Amino acid sequence: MRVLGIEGTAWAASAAVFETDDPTRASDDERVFIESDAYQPESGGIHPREAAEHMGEAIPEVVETAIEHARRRAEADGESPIDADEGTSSSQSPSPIDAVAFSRGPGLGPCLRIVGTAARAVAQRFDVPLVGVNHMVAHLEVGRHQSGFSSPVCLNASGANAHLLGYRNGRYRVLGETMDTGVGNAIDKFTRHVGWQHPGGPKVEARAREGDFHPLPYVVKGMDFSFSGIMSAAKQAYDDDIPVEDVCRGLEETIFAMLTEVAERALSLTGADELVLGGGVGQNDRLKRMLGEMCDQRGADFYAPEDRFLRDNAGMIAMLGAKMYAAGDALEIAESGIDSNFRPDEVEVSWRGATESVDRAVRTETEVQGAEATVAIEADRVVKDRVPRSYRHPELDERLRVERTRQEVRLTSDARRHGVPTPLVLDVDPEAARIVFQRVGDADLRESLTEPHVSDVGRHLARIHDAGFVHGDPTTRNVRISSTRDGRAYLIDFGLGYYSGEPEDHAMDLHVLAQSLSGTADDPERLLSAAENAYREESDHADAVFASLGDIEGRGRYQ
Ligand SMILES: C[C@@H](O)[C@H](NC(=O)OP(=O)(O)OC[C@H]1O[C@@H](n2cnc3c(N)ncnc32)[C@H](O)[C@@H]1O)C(=O)O
Ligand SMILES: Nc1ncnc2c1ncn2[C@@H]1O[C@H](COP(=O)(O)OP(=O)(O)OP(=O)(O)O)[C@@H](O)[C@H]1O
Ligand SMILES: [Fe+2]
Repeated sequence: MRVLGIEGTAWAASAAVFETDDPTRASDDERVFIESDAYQPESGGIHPREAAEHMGEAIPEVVETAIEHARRRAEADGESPIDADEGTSSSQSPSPIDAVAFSRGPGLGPCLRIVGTAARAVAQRFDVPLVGVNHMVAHLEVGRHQSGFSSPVCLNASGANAHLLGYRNGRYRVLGETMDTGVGNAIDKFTRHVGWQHPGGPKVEARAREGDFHPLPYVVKGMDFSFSGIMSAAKQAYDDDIPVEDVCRGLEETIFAMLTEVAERALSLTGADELVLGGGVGQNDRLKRMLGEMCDQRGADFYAPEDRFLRDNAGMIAMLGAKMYAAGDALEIAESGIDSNFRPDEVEVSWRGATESVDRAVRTETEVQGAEATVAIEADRVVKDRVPRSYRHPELDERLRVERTRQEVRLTSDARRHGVPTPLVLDVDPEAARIVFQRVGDADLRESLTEPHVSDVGRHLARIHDAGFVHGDPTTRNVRISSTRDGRAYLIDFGLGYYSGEPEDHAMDLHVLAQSLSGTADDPERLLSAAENAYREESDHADAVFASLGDIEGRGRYQ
């Protein structure tokens, strides 16, 4: 099978030809040809109009080059040649390609429309099926394909996006994502401030090598993360004459430690032991090393594709297009409109089995390896050690481990004082980042997902919010369920919690819970509404919180 791919969501006008006997698995015989023409802004960032002008000129050229390649390959394979001039297909002259795949979104509308028009024209010219590919799913599928991993957690670190994804129940679920800009765009904004030419990522990487770590704010909420505070602090540091190399080093160490931490959280939550990387920021060597080291430390496998498959390229579009085409997932021309806000979790995945899942059964053990800590389970107590993470800069690592240990002790006790079941704190050593807790419950919530239990969680969250603080990471692993005592639900792991009376912060807790349910439950919607109803009943300010939750869930759209 030979599939033509076309990419042009923002800066890369690219066309590719992917050839394989079996698109469902990687093989030594498959071949990918990629022809790209990058748009380079003269100053500032990507201008949508200029980008579209570039696409208008470059897309027809790269597409023709790819078709020419496909034609030569068809001839070499002994297929009878097609009419070389107009490509008018007939039963005597088979098409050099079997299908055309194109980036349908997300991306800049004017650019996407040019790609869509080109793809429709080629599909009609050769009378072959048209396949509409989600660009973000293509970023993650290329790594999954090449690694041969069965059901990995996927980290997409690209310009306009930053997502953690895992496949479950026929879709890629968003386990975590940026609360504001994409990771590459955040870096590019800093470099624009400094006056460097777009794209900024490679320049930050080069300068960071010569710098010393400059501390910047670190913001992780459950498996979500935010870059806005870091970027303002980085710009301010530059304006305050901190050497730019040091700010670049601080940026890399902070932003990539956040991405690595949330990736580890996703591995821990799902029980998966495979991670793949996708997206243009994935070309950064420091990010790859951090992720590799984190996976090594916890015995997971890590795969990052070569750079030409990480940055925007049509190869990944053709490769996923081939899987979709083989699954019969093609578009009618009349329904082939572009979608500039196309989210990865909107895609109904046709090319993977319905029962495959990122989620693995987690065995009960005497020692649990969480995302942050190692927890030794004893008869009636547990010992939680926040062991150093070698992937993090030592100064950042020390700061996070000590702060979170102190905060966890404080909030675990506060919650209990407000009538929320939590384990008793038996001993603490903040410098060693060690806490000894009473052992509670018989199973994590994820192994005991029922409406009454998640309703308890909803009620508990409402209570602590009314008391003026948040949990910070209320996932289905951070609730322990007791099989005695009326199936009591205990909240544990308050290390990411903080004091706040803001509805927006309270809504984040509900959002984290929702994301973790969609990553671990078969019927997340039913369970989530049970939790939300219980929250509404218990809370003093539910309306404000749900209004904020609506805003949070509407964000993450491509801008
Ligand atoms: C929707 C689509 O248009 C968009 N694509 C995109 O943003 O291009 P991509 O090739 O995946 O990523 C480009 C980003 O990747 C960053 N980048 C490139 N090389 C880098 C490096 N060595 N270190 C850090 N960032 C790097 C650039 O600064 C830029 O922000 C997306 O996938 O979000
Ligand atoms: N007090 C406790 N009683 C019983 N089991 C516990 C207790 N504390 C922790 N555990 C078990 O250890 C696991 C990891 O604990 P915890 O969530 O505190 O660590 P973590 O490293 O922060 O994990 P993660 O970041 O993945 O949530 C829990 O999911 C639970 O199964
Ligand atoms: Fe991209």
